[in-house]
Amino acid sequence: MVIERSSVGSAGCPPSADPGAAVDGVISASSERETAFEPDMLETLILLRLGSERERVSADFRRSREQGCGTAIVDDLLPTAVREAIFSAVPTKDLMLRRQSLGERKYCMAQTVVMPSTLQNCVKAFASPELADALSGMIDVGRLVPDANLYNGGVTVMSPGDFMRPHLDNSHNRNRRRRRRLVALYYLSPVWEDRNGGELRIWSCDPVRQLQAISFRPNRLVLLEVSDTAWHSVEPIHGDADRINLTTYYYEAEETREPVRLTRFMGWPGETIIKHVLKGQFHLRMLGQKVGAAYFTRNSHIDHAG
Ligand SMILES: O=C(O)CCC(=O)C(=O)O
Ligand SMILES: [Fe+2]
Repeated sequence: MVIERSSVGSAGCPPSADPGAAVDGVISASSERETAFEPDMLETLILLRLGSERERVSADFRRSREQGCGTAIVDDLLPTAVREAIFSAVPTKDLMLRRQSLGERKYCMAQTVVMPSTLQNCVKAFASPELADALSGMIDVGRLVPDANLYNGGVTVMSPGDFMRPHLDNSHNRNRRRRRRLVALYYLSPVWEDRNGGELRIWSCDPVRQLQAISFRPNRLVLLEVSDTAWHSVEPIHGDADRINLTTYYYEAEETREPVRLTRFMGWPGETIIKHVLKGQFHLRMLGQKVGAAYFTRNSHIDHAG
């Protein structure tokens, strides 16, 4: 069972007049008839918005990449009514997986099949090959492909007290065949102020130094490079609002199985002991992953058991 977030409007609401949203007329007409925004429609809206910012996004990503980590921001990604419909479809936290460790505290849901249709459609729209192509054309990281199985990223909810210490994302997809190259973070919460924290910060590692800070803003899309040096954190959440985002990974077109790096956390500046503990935990997990991989390679028949 999936409970809809009911207090923040629905797909049937007419859109508010977003300045500059050239597609409002289309949304207004179709939202009267539809209960869920279809993937094609969402994809078109995203492509239109990205297209309108193409040159700036390209330039921002190139400049930030030269400084250590490629990022670009697109604000007002979707008309307000659409963003609200997607937000309303985010399942409540009791239906999500709680991840709680020294490195991070958050709720997530990656299984598209259990999501309400509007949310599923949004996941599908972000995972469309056309969108991956459009992103490849805008930012210079080679050809990008989405995950055809839609098992990537998903919805993340961070509540007051939650955080992600500086980390590198897992280098690969679920079956460890493709390397992640870019992540799109679409911020869904309807209201946010700087005092709520939750900034996305980009770090260099040695020495630990902040390179960029990107505020959480409703309806903001952040494009972030995934690499062996793209350290980033989510600062602790304060107040009473949940920080909700939709995450989509894009992959290198060529298969590359090795080397796999699991998610790696480090401490914030000054956290000397925590940094050492996190480093130890990372190496133990890597060792476990290598032993596991070797076991499954040697015993490949167990995949076909039965
Ligand atoms: O939500 C964000 O801004 C970043 C989240 C993140 O880094 C992650 O889920 O690995
Ligand atoms: Fe991350």
